[in-house]
Amino acid sequence: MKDKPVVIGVAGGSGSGKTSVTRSICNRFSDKTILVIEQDYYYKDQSHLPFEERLNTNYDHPLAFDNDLLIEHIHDLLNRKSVNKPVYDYKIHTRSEEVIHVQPKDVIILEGILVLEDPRLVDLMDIKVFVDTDADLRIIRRLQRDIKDRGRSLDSVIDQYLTAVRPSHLQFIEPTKRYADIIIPEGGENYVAIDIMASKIENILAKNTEK
Ligand SMILES: Nc1ncnc2c1ncn2[C@@H]1O[C@H](COP(=O)(O)OP(=O)(O)O)[C@@H](O)[C@H]1O
Ligand SMILES: Nc1ccn([C@@H]2O[C@H](COP(=O)(O)O)[C@@H](O)[C@H]2O)c(=O)n1
Repeated sequence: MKDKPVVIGVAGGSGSGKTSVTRSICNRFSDKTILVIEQDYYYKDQSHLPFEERLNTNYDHPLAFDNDLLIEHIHDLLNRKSVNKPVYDYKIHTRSEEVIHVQPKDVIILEGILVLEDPRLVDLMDIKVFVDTDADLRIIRRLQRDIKDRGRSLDSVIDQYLTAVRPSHLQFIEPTKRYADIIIPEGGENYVAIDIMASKIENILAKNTEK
């Protein structure tokens, strides 16, 4: 019987570099070792709402996420069962029709702005990481990314930042830093922190193999 997979939570503000850190860690291992679960893919389905109404949702509020489904999937993966991971489409603000069938792996990285906000998720994590990047850098990165990749206008990104992203960051995301075991400044290009994370994962996997 194999050990339970190791669960690593990677939280941090939007544009802090969570995805980049996660990708850099994954690149140090074979494709078979790490499964990434993006909390964003578990935004509540809004297909029943007209597009205009979906624009009013605060996507930085804990209630925007279907954490019940996310927790169910993490439990399944911990029990070495495969799951159908939803796929999220930022351009239409809801889940897409497709799902991705994913197999459990020895390491699960759960990445998202609010993964350290729900104690039920925190309880499932072996290592908790917070990627900490200054707000000015995060908004610049977000502007570039949302206009290029998520089909947004300059005005809409600024308006959403001021009305939802910034206040929710201060209220819900920033306070979760206190739960982190490791705080990574600047994100994606902090290779010292990424090396440390990779070594820690290697140690855990080696210990599990020795048993
Ligand atoms: N250290 C960095 N320096 C410059 N750009 C970065 C850095 N880390 C991430 N980025 C860029 O910023 C954007 C947001 O990074 P990403 O890793 O997707 O953040 P998050 O997942 O936290 O929203 C991406 O376009 C990424 O390429
Ligand atoms: N329909 C949506 C859903 C989410 N967002 C924003 O995505 C951010 C989280 O993703 P990161 O990769 O930046 O961590 C979050 O701040 C939401 O505002 C959105 O704009 N539209």
